Amino acid sequence: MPAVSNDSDLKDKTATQDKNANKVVPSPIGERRVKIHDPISDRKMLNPNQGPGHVCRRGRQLSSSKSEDHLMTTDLGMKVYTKGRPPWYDIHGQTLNKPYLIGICGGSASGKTTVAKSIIERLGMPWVTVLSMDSFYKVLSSAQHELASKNEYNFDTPDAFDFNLLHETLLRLSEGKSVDVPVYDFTTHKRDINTNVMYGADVLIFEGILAFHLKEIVDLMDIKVFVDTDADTRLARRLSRDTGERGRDFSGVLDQYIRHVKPAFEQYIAPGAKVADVIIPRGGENLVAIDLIVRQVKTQLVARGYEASKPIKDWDNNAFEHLPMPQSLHIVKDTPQIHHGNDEFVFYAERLMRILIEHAVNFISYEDVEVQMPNGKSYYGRRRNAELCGVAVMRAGETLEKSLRAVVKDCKVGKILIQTNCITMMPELYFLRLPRHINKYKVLLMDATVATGSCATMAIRILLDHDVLEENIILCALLMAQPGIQRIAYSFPRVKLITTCVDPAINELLHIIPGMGNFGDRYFGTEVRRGEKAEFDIGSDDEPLLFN
Ligand SMILES: Nc1ncnc2c1ncn2[C@@H]1O[C@H](COP(=O)(O)OP(=O)(O)O)[C@@H](O)[C@H]1O
Ligand SMILES: Nc1ccn([C@@H]2O[C@H](COP(=O)(O)O)[C@@H](O)[C@H]2O)c(=O)n1
Repeated sequence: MPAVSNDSDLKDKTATQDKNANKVVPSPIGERRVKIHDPISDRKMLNPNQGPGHVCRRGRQLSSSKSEDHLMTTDLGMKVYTKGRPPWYDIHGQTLNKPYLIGICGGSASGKTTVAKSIIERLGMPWVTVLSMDSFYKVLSSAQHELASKNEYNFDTPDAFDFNLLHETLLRLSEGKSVDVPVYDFTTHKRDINTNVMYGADVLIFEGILAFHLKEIVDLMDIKVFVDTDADTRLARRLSRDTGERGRDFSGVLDQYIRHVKPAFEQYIAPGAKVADVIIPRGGENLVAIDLIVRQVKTQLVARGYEASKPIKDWDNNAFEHLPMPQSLHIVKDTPQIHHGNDEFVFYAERLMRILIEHAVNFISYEDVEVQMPNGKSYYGRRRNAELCGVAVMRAGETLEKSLRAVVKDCKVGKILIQTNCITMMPELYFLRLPRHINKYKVLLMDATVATGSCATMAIRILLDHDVLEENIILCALLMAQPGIQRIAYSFPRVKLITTCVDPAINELLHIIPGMGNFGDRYFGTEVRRGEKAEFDIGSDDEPLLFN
């Protein structure tokens, strides 16, 4: 995977590092109007569509934004998941179609980003990713840096870009894999220590001044758009933007324009118009042209078999019912310990978790070792020969962490927060923090329960996108429903599923039947019974919020 790493043990892959919560940071695609939902600072929000905790952002680059930026709300009120899509698989474990790639080329400040944003708004699809060429500026040596500070370095020629990394990144995104995109800072001409993780999407927009320079990259594009804005307008916008946002002074911008930007436009960028399928005069204000492009993209997507995200309620939860229970399912041996009837929920849940985790670690490979005892004798034992880490599905899966750490010393544990959208019933990724180099580990994916399997499916998909091998994933849950087991097992046949109990069905509310109620609420004591007044303040003065 293209990567720029940092030193922290756990790498923040998606949404919000606490220190950044609610901070205004350099931004995604949009201008000031784009709103980003900040998931962690608003943990009590159950329905993302009601989304409090929106943070306004400045700046322009979607791909080069800080790592919080994965969800934007457009002016039209649409949510765009800028880092990925739900990982629906068919019965053969096949993923969705490859992303439809829109290439946007044009001079500096011609309005490429503005056009990209406008396309996103009009597409009306939630899973759209934007990758900007700006992220692929080469890292400068100190001598080059010195030149750049005197406007003697040319940022407008092909040599200024790392085309290898760019090509590799686009290939991976086309395959739906995750990528680490460098974060570029125009004020310092440097890459940030952080990278921005992006996933596959239904539509991928790639924009940049030299987007059409490399044939291998152009060949990946499904539609090529050239933004044709006149030179005066480009210069005027650039002056305003670079002095306002990129820390430059007026005379420096003019000097750079005359020495590098203008000649490079004529030599390298303007010929891009010949490669284009569509030329948009006047950029973002040309809504007629943008609408035509959007119509074309939609037609092409339908021709490829794209279906707008289906609400999971319409899904056939029993689609796999006719298939036998999979070989990859392992149920902990049925002993009185497993069936210990008791109303001390937390104590016995934890006891069961310990048994579950003990069972799960048996599936990791071991080797024979000889250990020297203090009495001088040899002891022949066995030692794990694979690195193991945990990934807890927040919040119920976090309850298994204690048992994992008790069984596997110093075990690293990542976190993943997936919430089901109350309206579409689609799982949505909110937060991801994975151990570094997770692809080198066996991963114990932990949740308390598995019902439809949609959340676990998404979590598995994300691990695969981070190059964890399917056979290295062990999904552990105290209770699993049969439809969820079958969905996961037949989509990911090499993932092991370990549980202490299997229930036969899920109901129309997607609850496990008979199930055990909401595990998290029971464990954490947050359950509020119907008709009971909530004791904590959750915002509304008049109406207590009721859960069932
Ligand atoms: N049609 C427009 N009218 C006014 N300002 C615009 C228009 N299109 C773009 N801009 C402004 O010009 C600057 C550059 O636009 P941007 O879309 O970021 O260009 P590019 O991505 O090609 O560099 C931004 O500050 C943007 O807000
Ligand atoms: N350190 C840098 C890197 C690039 N530039 C200029 O940015 C322009 C490309 O970005 P757009 O958003 O305008 O497409 C390009 O023309 C470079 O001159 C820079 O000034 N400093």
